[in-house]
Amino acid sequence: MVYLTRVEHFNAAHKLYNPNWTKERNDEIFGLCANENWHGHNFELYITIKGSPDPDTGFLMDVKKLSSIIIERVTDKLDHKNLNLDVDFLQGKICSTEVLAIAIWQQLTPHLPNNVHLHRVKLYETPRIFVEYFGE
Ligand SMILES: Nc1nc2c(c(=O)[nH]1)N=C([C@H](O)[C@H](O)COP(=O)(O)OP(=O)(O)OP(=O)(O)O)CN2
Repeated sequence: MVYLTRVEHFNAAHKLYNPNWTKERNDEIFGLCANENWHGHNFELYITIKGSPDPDTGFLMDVKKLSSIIIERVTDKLDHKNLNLDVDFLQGKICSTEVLAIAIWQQLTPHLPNNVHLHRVKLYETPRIFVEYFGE
């Protein structure tokens, strides 16, 4: 079993906001990230797949093809967007890094070749905050 990682990035705006709560409750839980405080992040996305390399190519998968899938299915939909308003697969969700990582997993898995498996979605919201999701 080998693990192959491709790094992509996107810039996006969001706020942390639960529409079922009052403004005060959103302020209390999400602080500076809530209510009128739209703000942006430079997200760094690490996608790791796993499997066995093909004996003829030495590749688990052509990493350029993996990059194209990530760009088409994920980063083109997120880059320079408002995560709360503009992204079909985030509608109705709270745009935390955790929720975003899980949603990215769900976006990617149906589009990977049969011989590879998604192992990890690692998403940096800032250089000091990141989430890892392993699909369970
Ligand atoms: N569990 C989570 N907690 C927080 C999340 C999250 O997605 N999951 N997100 C945020 C905010 O989006 C916030 O904007 C984080 O940015 P920032 O405060 O700038 O982050 P840093 O800690 O890296 O910056 P410092 O300058 O070191 O404060 C908050 N919580």
